[in-house]
Amino acid sequence: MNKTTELTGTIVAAHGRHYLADVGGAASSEFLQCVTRGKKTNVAVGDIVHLKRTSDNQAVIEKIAEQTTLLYRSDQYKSKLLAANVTRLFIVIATEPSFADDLVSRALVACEAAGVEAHLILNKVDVEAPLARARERAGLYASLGYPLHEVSARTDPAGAVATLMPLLEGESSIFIGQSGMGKSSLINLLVPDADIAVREISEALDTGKHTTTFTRLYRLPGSGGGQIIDSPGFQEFGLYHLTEGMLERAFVEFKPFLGGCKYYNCRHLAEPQCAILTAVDEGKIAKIRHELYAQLLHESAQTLY
Ligand SMILES: Nc1nc2c(ncn2[C@@H]2O[C@H](COP(=O)(O)OP(=O)(O)OP(=O)(O)O)[C@@H](O)[C@H]2O)c(=O)[nH]1
Ligand SMILES: [Zn+2]
Repeated sequence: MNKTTELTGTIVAAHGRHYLADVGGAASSEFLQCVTRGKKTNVAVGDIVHLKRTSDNQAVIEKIAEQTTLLYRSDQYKSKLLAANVTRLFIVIATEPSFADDLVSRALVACEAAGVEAHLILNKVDVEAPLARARERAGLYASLGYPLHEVSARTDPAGAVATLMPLLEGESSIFIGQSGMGKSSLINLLVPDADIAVREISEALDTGKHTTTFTRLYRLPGSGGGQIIDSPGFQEFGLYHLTEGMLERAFVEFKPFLGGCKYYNCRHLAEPQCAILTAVDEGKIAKIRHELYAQLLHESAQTLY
């Protein structure tokens, strides 16, 4: 072994305690299987790591560079890192199948808490019957200030690329979406070699059949730089780790009303003279958003860690 032993790389896939780092230069990828020292599991896809090579294709993670952002997902029992150093999150929704408002808002709340810019992509705008309703529902999030981009991966792939590519260049983006929304179709348009990359990554990670169940990072083609993280498992976007104070601030439309409640420690659930509840009654805050807030508050009280 005569290759450099001290290296810097980007974590491109994580599966359990097995990580894969790309230590290649700008032009090509070189994957190393990595482990952490001891039992540490605080590494996420997107992390920049300092490595010590232990064989041709293996290394130990010596140090994780300080992250600019960290996205988490959690359940009652523990919180897990979803991705590190992400600057933008894209929630892929579609005209059909119908998307879940609950999951959209959970992702938006996670972004607010992590300081990540959130965008929505409404895909399958070629499907006309459900289009008006989908636009109306997605319009709620657009009215809160989250950019909404309409595309059709199937009937206007060039248009989809033209709309999305400028938003991705130079950024570290993560794509999430419920099954069937067309996330894979979009990623395949944006990263033409995605299929090859997934195969390479899963071979190097040695996970065999688990090819689509792990979070992975692709470099964007083209001179603008940038990377896309494809994340499965969006169905369980638990936010148990957020505290009450974080939650009320993560609902952007609550901001003008915070501080206006009778009680300084108001939880905005059933308190008298609550400015948030008044805003809900007056139609200034959407009922479904406040209902999710109440649900998340309930979940955050259930944590067992
Ligand atoms: N009509 C229409 N169908 C589309 C469009 N984009 C994707 N589809 C179809 O929607 C289905 C789901 O697309 P995928 O790209 O596999 O969706 P996904 O979100 O990655 O779903 P999972 O693989 O289950 O996570 C496929 O049958 C696609 O052909 C679109 O713009 N219009
Ligand atoms: Zn209140």
